[in-house]
Amino acid sequence: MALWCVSANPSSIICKCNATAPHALDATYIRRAAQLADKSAGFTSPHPNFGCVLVSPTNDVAGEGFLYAQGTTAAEVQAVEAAGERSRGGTAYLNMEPGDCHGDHSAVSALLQGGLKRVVIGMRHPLPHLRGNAVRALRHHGLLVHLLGEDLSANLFEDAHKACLLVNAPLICRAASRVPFSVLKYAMTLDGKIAASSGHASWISSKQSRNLVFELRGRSDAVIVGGNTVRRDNPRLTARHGGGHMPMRIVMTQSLDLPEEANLWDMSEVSTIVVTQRGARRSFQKFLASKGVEVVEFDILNPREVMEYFHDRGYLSILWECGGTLAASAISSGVIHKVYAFIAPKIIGGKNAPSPVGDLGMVEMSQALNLIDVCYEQVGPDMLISGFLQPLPDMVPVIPSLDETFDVDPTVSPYESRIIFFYKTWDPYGALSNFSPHPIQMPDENGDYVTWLSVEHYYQARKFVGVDDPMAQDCVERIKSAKSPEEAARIGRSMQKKKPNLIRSDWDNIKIDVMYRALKCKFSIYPHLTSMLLSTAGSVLVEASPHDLFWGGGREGEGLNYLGRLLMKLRSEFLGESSSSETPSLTV
Ligand SMILES: NC(=O)C1=CN([C@@H]2O[C@H](COP(=O)(O)OP(=O)(O)OC[C@H]3O[C@@H](n4cnc5c(N)ncnc54)[C@H](OP(=O)(O)O)[C@@H]3O)[C@@H](O)[C@H]2O)C=CC1
Ligand SMILES: Nc1c(N[C@@H]2O[C@H](COP(=O)(O)O)[C@@H](O)[C@H]2O)[nH]c(=O)[nH]c1=O
Repeated sequence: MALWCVSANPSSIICKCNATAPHALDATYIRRAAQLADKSAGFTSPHPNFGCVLVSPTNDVAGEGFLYAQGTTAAEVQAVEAAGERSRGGTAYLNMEPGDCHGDHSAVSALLQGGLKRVVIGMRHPLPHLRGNAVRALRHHGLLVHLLGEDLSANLFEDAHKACLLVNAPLICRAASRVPFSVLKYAMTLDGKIAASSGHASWISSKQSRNLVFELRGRSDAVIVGGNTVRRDNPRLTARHGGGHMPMRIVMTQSLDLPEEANLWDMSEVSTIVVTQRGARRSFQKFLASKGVEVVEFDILNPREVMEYFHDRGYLSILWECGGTLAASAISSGVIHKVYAFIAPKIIGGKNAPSPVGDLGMVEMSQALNLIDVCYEQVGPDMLISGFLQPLPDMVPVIPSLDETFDVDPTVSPYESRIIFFYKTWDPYGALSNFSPHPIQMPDENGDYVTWLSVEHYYQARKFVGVDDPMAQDCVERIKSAKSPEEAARIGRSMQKKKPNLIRSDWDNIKIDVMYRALKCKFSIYPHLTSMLLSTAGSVLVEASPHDLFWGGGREGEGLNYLGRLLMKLRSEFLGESSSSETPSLTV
């Protein structure tokens, strides 16, 4: 069963291996690495799930491995041991860049010792302080490293990349949202009830579905219910699918009005934590403590506070098996990432029978929450519909990852850095924008200095310089005399779109250099701009353009932010010059 929707059918993997095109093989083996990684779900928390496939120079699988549990031998080490000499000169496929936390470089060392020539990686490590370290180390040692979504970005890789994201969805969501990955699961009848009007609910879904729920529990760090479900169902909330990881149990109750006899107070198999309102029923708190149940009091008991608390305790993923009252509160607080709805072909009726989600305050159907990446599967007689309530944070490309920024500019700490966004010229730091009204003087083809009203004017005009066509020369002149940077941009962009043959053929290769030289001039000749740029030392600079995904950072960090990167490079150079000389000479 592919619980996080990673293809779990080994035969499909094997068939696809017959494809001999190198890219098809890359996609196939990366999917296989993700599939291996999925085997450790629930055991590695709060660390990622890692899988590794080693392929010989003749494209045969030579060795495989996956991280069995937190702190055990790295997937790469196991795969290299299994492959022996067969993978020497071959390719390693990793679903995720290895982390080198606590100085553990065993994954990278194994790949080096195994004599691998090339490494294909499904995604970079999502944690900022680990992101990029292993990629850099492997490249430093001469291995060819290809990252999906960066170096390998054809449509062919979409599924494989997705599989890598899904197999570590809990880690990715937790890193981005600073709460554990939360899954709301419920079983309902065809008429949308999670219990009869009496409150009786055992059972709505089939045995097969309930076995699958045990697997879901086994992948989670904890299962959470509300006080009412404890009173009504007296649940056990254990994973009873035969071995595997056993989640903690959490009860959320404001009143602490819970029974003295309850399966959840039996701690022989696994522990229970009760979270409650500060000051609630002190005597009952003492009773629970005597049973070994941990009680945690909150000033404000709501799902977000509780999830932030469990995030800080290191929890990676939580399964919500509550009724509709708490489910609505959790959804409203924005802590639920994914939903699993088991729908049984039964009708119970009942005006007052409870439904899976209580009041969300919505009055129009247009307000309904739409699931993303929906999966439909039949489980015994039931239908399971699952999907994400929030999109998975996109991991590529990046607002320069901190390690990359650190490469360009060592003033940026890879551990704690501030991001300065700039875009409109009237914003703070707006003078970093190419549209700021600071004329520059740049040499033309004959070496004569020409004044341009802004960096944008110069940059747009350079697209057309040297093209043997009077229209191209006309574009240069029109851009040069444009009254504003906006107008210069408009002329340059629209002519590029309408008449691409007017653009110099080497433009894509030289445009970064053109921009860099223009920026260097601008930030050299205006002392207050030099000071301003230097004053940002230690911060990541991001052009917050929602449209320009090359020079800007994009709406959600999907842009490449080359403008920010160049400014950081320049800042670093200026800082180097000013520290090596008392009176910096910042000439072009
Ligand atoms: N078919 C299915 O999948 C499931 C069915 N059920 C059924 O659902 C019914 C119970 O549903 P329901 O009453 O909604 O139970 P819930 O599990 O949602 O429990 C609600 C209780 O949660 C506690 N709580 C603590 N903080 C909050 C908060 N911020 N917001 C909301 N609640 C909070 C309160 O406990 P307190 O009152 O102690 O202060 C509240 O009364 C039962 O009949 C049960 O059998 C339950 C789970 C799954
Ligand atoms: N009724 C119902 C579910 N109810 C959930 O399962 C809990 C009982 O778990 P346990 O005591 O461990 O068996 C119960 O409190 C509620 O959270 N789950 C389902 O998959 N299908 C069902 O039909």
